[in-house]
Amino acid sequence: MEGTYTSTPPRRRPVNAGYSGQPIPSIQVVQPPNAAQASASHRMNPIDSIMAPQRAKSLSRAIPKVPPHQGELNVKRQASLQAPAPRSQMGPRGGSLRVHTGAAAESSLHGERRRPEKRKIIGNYVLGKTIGAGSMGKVKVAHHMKDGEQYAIKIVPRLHPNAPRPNVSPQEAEKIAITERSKEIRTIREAALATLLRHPYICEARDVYATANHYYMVFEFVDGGQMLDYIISHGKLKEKQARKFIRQIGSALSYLHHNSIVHRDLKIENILISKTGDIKIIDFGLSNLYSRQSRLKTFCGSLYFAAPELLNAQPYIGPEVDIWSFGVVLYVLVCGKVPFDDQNMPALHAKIKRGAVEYPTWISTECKSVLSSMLVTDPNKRATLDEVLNHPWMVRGYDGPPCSYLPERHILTLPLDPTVVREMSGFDFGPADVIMRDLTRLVGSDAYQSLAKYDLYSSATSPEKKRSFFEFKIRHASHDIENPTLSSTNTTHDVLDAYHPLISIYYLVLERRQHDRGVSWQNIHSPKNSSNTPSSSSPSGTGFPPMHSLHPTPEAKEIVTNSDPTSELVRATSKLTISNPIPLSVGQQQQFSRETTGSVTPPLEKTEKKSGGLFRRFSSRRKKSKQSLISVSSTGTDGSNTEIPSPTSVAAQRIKIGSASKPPVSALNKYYKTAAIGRSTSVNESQYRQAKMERQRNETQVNASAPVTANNNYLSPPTTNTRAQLLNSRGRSVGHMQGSEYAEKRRARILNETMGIPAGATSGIEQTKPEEKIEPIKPVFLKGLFSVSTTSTKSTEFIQRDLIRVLRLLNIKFSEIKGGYLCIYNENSAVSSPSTKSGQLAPPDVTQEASLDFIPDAAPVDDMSPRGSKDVCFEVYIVKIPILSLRGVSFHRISGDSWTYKNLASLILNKLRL
Ligand SMILES: Nc1ncnc2c1ncn2[C@@H]1O[C@H](COP(=O)(O)OP(=O)(O)OP(=O)(O)O)[C@@H](O)[C@H]1O
Repeated sequence: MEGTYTSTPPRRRPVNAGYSGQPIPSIQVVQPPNAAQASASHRMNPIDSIMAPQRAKSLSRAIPKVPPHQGELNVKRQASLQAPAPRSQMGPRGGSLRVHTGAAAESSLHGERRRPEKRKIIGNYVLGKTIGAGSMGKVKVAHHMKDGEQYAIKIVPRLHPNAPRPNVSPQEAEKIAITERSKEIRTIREAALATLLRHPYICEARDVYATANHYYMVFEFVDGGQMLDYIISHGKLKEKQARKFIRQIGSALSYLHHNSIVHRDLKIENILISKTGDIKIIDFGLSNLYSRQSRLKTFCGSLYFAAPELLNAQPYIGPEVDIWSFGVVLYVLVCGKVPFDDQNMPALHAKIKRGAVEYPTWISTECKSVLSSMLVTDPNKRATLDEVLNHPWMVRGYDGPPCSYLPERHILTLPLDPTVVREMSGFDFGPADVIMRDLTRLVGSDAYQSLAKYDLYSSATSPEKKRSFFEFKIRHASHDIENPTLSSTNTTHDVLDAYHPLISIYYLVLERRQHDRGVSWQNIHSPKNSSNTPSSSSPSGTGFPPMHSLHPTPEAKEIVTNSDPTSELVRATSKLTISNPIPLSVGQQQQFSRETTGSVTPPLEKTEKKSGGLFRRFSSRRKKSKQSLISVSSTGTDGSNTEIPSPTSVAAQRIKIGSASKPPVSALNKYYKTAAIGRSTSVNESQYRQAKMERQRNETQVNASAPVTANNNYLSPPTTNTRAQLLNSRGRSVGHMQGSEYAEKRRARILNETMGIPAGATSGIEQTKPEEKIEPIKPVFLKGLFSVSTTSTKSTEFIQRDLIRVLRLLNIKFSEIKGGYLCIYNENSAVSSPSTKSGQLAPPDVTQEASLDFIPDAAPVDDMSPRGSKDVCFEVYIVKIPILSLRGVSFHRISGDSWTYKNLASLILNKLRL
């Protein structure tokens, strides 16, 4: 295949056979345009500083000299390559395990020879538009050239910590090198983790490419939108709906924590929703391995979701900070706002540290109870994950706590498998021989062996009891800071669960290898009291995904003892293996369906591809009166109420989508625009000083103009009088919810002031010139319920004209894209967006940060916003609702401050005349 060069001939795999019969997943090396570049790339390879020198050597040797510029592929010429092949002719979707290094694909993305007719290729993927951007880099949509499947590729610039820096002092150069090294380690760890984790609610990586200047992480594409967009559009969720999401998040956290992994950046922005309405956790860029023998000291994450001990600069074990963030996420879902908020950043810090939470009256007692067990400032008194997952609120309507989808594991015995050990790269454990030595010592230790004996003797004890024991021990563990040494083995908990990071990663690699080899899925851990099924259904014991048995079957044993010479390459980067989706049995599909939909659905529904699948799924399974639709979206406690009811009529549907619940609106303070709600970014001291000055300026402005209400306002859709009238005109009374007309006007004024809209513009509806020619847009079909903010029976052209009018009114620069507009708003200069040569808008470049850590207290975190660009880049689509002759608009944030984005989306909605 043009554009990709392999060191080994491509191997075909039988359909659905996984990697059966292959000693190790094939490793492709995307070769550089020339050898000089290759060697340069490897000289500067930061992994070299982490990996053993001989690995780097072997990697360099593996890259032969190839003609320049062959990494580029003219997609027009190769159109046939992109055409999806019939499934029957394709290999399994999972693809091979590849470590792609070199600069061939790099040159196509970043080379000087950019031509508009060329699409960018990286490995087997044709890169498309940017769908997201964060502090680490950009995320682009991509299509696999063989099967046409969509993926999301995260592109992270590669740093060169060891590069000479002649223009700075040696001390400064050393500081930069340390920072860059730590960022590189994080990126590599993220890639390594993403390729190892297999969980239905964690976004899975398929490939990782490393070139001279970038890492490319290929993820499954999650196409149902961001949870943030959903909350923006719909406000708070009914508790039952929130429970479904929360159980899924809890399930993923349980899986992570039992694998010695802490996410550390759990926030609403890092939760995506699939087309089937299930969540997928993304962004393991701040994740780390934890051990109870040591304490983590990196203070990272998003301020709104950060645990108080982080702000107090207290070292922590790990899981407890995720539980706090988990509590904040739950609060946001059921309340539509963050629990701790303040226009003044030190005051916000103080609020988080104090932990005083106000619970709205609509929260059920049980929900309040679980929240108040999570949002406890003392990490020792905070509920453990096990306690949270077993809380009555969590299990209401289900047979038990959510399943962690942990495979059944068996105690490790010596000798260990060297091929597995060789693949344990990317975690800063050291070279393979060191890992082997440490792991052997650990497994052979008296502590492990005696616990293993205990484990064997108590094998009759349910795994849940063991896990509870483990949770108990974590909770009551000493909080002394110890140096993590292998000799200080853990003697207090289950050897199978998070006993030690080395052991956890060994298990994960082993499971991945077995999975990739098509070892049959068996012995799924499905604890008796652990359930993902609503109680109405009969538990069938196993659930999705089918997880590998770690009980080594003869064939698995044979595989793992086969040493693969190419695994040298695996060690040289963080790449591990990629899994293939295993077809579900009918029973498994039903089981999974029960978990995700709350009802038993036909087995095929899960795999059926359909536009508006989620919409239809929700709409077809419930019948609600118009009356109940209205009350459901406006109140929302718990119980058996349906939160996303089915439309019994067009009008009902309009109410449901267009006027979703509107939690109280509070002041929108310009100050917050610099305080991103959830970006996991950091400050250094100079940034802190800059932020402080900015804050003082903003505070002066705010005090002079905008009245501030006491309410939190993180995600509450703001409301104007116009919007209230609109909703009323749709047969729904919202006045009692939204407050008086005066309050509405005041909110609108504050909103406009916040966004810098001239006073006169609030009510003056600028007429779109009907004679103005516009290029008609073809609306796209709604892909899910989540992004639709409002709907209308008006024509597409009317909506389009109105949208253009509003975008102009708000000084938002826009450019037409398929089905809508790419928009860029600059909060400082109204609009100063970057543009390409063709004059089309392009998403802003992401400015890289100096450090991901924030410095608590010494330099208070009062700017966690993305550094650099103040642009907010987003898309707004005109969508068609399947079946119903309704149209609507939906939003998708690409980059920039979430808070500003949220305000913009709300403002656009307010001003549209739908
Ligand atoms: N698998 C995916 N499918 C669809 N969209 C995705 C996927 N992964 C990421 N995105 C989009 O890209 C955005 C940025 O991704 P991500 O959070 O991983 O980047 P980041 O640089 O780590 O961001 P942050 O600054 O929050 O740390 C997400 O908010 C999401 O909109």
